[in-house]
Amino acid sequence: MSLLLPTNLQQYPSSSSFPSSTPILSPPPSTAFSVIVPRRRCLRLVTSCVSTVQSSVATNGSSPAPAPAAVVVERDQIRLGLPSKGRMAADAIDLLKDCQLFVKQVNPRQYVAQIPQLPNTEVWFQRPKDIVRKLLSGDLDLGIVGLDTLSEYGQENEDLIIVHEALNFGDCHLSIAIPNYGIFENINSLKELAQMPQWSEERPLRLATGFTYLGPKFMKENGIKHVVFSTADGALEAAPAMGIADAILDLVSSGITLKENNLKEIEGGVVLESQAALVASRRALNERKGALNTVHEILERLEAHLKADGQFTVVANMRGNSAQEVAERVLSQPSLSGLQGPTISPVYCTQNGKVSVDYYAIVICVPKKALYDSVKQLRAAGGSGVLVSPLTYIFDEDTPRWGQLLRNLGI
Ligand SMILES: Nc1ncnc2c1ncn2[C@@H]1O[C@H](COP(=O)(O)OP(=O)(O)OP(=O)(O)O)[C@@H](O)[C@H]1O
Ligand SMILES: O=P(O)(O)OC[C@H]1O[C@H](OP(=O)(O)OP(=O)(O)O)[C@H](O)[C@@H]1O
Ligand SMILES: [Mg+2]
Repeated sequence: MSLLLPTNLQQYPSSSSFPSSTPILSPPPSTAFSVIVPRRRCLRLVTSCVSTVQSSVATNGSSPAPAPAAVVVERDQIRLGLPSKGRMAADAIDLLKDCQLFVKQVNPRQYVAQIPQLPNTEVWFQRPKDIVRKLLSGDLDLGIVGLDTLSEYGQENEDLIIVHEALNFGDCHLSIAIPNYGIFENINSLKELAQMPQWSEERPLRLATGFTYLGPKFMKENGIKHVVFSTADGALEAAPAMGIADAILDLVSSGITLKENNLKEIEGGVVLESQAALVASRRALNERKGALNTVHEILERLEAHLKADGQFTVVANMRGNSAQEVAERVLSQPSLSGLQGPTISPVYCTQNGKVSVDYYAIVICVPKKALYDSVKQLRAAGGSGVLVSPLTYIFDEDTPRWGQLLRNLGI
């Protein structure tokens, strides 16, 4: 029994929608479809897909081959793709560790690993762009990648669902940069760049980028016609000084590489803000047994950890006549309401053999960046002996992103 499902419903810009001088460097997305097959039939199906790709390369000459059809193999394990190397690799494993999900990798050259806490899940280490490709082809079910990689290689494919868009690492933005000297000295915005008299059909703006899908798309959306793109695998910041390009479109985080190469960002030139995200294949969540439960568990752990990560627990003692009176004093200060309000409990002391309550202990959660303000306000309200400790998890009743995911899946 096999099931055919259309997965690529998106309309993509065709190369004809760009100026004739603009080479479109990214492969136009192909129409993918998925098939559920028993494992024993899988090899035959994959072989037939491969031969389709080869014949298409042969007939189309240099144009990119369509992606092979997605094969949803009946397998018991849910597959999570993690970056195999580069700046996201260690952070992804560390984040999972902070969520008490311990990735057991026997050695760094082994590309499969287990998470004992999720016995039905396998980890596969892949390059970030391949994680996106494999989510689309059905070879991975979940993955952690940067939003930039997701946008560039996922190309808005509706099968890709962002489960958590802010994993708090891999922060950067994709931005246009131009030289801060010569004809660009007084150019400070995308508009000014577009209006420079230097660019024409015969002599377009030359933009070097590794983002060969997002680059042309952004320029088109901003009405910039006279532009051509070139690409390289790295060190793009050298291109203007080498005379290869007029401007670049690349990732920026600290901005040091731009500065060291006499380049500057321009107003309106940010294509996207990026950080690491948890992504899933819609098909996998809908069809693969256990996938939705696994994603729920990972999401709960992530949300509990990430929410707690920005907060401290603050405990202080306060003299007072009653819990109500202390609560009123505390709540009169703007930064002391905690997550749902302060927890206030009596502190019992013995005086002359009698048990009495002169102090109340107050416990609140405080955003890290508001810590010092909160301590000052606590003191102003009569607090003493202020103890501050990190918070590890905040488990809410349910995670808001879980509700969003279910709505997105139509469940
Ligand atoms: N300053 C930065 N430069 C590039 N990527 C960054 C930066 N800061 C965070 N990132 C994130 O890290 C990801 C890239 O990691 P890395 O450069 O290690 O791998 P890669 O570029 O995909 O690999 P490769 O270029 O070797 O194929 C980006 O997609 C982005 O999400
Ligand atoms: O704003 P910054 O903190 O300086 O980071 C930005 C630089 O980092 C990345 O390059 P990477 O280190 O991956 O080298 P590469 O360009 O050779 O791939 C990116 O492509 C920029 O060149
Ligand atoms: Mg890189």
